[in-house]
Amino acid sequence: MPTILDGKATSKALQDQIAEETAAFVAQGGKKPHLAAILVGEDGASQTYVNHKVKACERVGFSSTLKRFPADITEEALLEEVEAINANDDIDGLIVQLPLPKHINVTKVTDRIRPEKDVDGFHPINVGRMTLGQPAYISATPFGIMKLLERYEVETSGKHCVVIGRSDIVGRPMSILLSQKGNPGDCTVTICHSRTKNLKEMTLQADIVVAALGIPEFLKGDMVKEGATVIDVGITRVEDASKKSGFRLVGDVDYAAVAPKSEFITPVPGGVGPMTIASLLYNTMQSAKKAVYSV
Ligand SMILES: NC(=O)C1=CN([C@@H]2O[C@H](COP(=O)(O)OP(=O)(O)OC[C@H]3O[C@@H](n4cnc5c(N)ncnc54)[C@H](OP(=O)(O)O)[C@@H]3O)[C@@H](O)[C@H]2O)C=CC1
Ligand SMILES: Nc1nc(=O)c2c([nH]1)NC[C@@H]1CN(c3ccc(C(=O)N[C@@H](CCC(=O)O)C(=O)O)cc3)C=[N+]21
Repeated sequence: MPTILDGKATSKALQDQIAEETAAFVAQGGKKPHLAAILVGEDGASQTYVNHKVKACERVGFSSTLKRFPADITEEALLEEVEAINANDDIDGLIVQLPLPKHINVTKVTDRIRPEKDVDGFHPINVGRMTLGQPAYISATPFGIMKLLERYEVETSGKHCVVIGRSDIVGRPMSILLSQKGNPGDCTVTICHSRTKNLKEMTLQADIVVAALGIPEFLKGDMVKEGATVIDVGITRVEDASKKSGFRLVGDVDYAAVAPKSEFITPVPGGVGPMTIASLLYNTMQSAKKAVYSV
């Protein structure tokens, strides 16, 4: 049976460490880290995630500000809100929860966040610095996955890693991090997407598969080789009348079929998701300490 990469426990341990470091920093006269989140619209999943982030801030001793706006807010008004937070010296980190309504240009909004406050690591300056291996805020989900691989001492050097998905926030940065020098890292990376023709041929060659495409239970048992490491990023709400909430969370991996073949695997929930939160807190603490950009 596989070793389960327990993101929930690892996230908790990291958060405990962040809480300790924060307390020490504040005791020395440092500023309490402050994360601001912008949420546009009423999407249920987005509200849940933002609430998780705000609660996590409280847990580690950060301040947090949640700014909610109706789905019909104009792009211009939203950009002004970003500017106001950029100019607010008390706020160390700003995240704009995605997705945004269709009439708003996501790139325009994320590009407007000052790189020094971009704890999501979405700004081109941070993406560029990350790609060059320079100090940067690294997108929380791929960063969290790297920390999880590190915690479980998963051997990555020289391994063939297949990343399914090339989004700006998950697949692409994941492929860059895994291919970089270091541990974890030093992988030979193949990046796949919706135009990939022979996906199963690719995944069957993989020592490590990262599934980040957003299709529930896409990765089947016959698509992975024996002894692979499987990272499930996907998180989709699927209706389930037997649950009090009316839904359950389903990953991109057919867990029941894939787990018996794998050496390491992340569950959903309790895998990558909680690591995303811990990484966001980590980035915010780095910002409060001015550790990434020495302004
Ligand atoms: N656990 C966590 O913390 C997080 C989880 N997520 C989850 O991860 C999943 C992916 O998120 P995100 O990266 O934002 O998604 P996007 O929709 O932005 O990207 C999906 C990627 O998958 C590719 N793709 C779609 N269909 C296929 C297919 N049939 N075969 C191969 N590739 C395919 C797309 O290809 P193309 O580029 O050609 O369109 C695209 O590159 C979602 O379920 C999301 O909810 C996301 C962020 C954080
Ligand atoms: N600007 C921005 N930054 C993001 O980092 C961002 C975003 N927008 N938009 C949406 C995605 C998704 N995402 C998740 C975060 C935590 C969990 C998480 O904590 N999941 C728990 C369960 C959560 C639950 O109970 O619903 C788990 O997997 O165990 C999941 C998904 C961050 N994202």
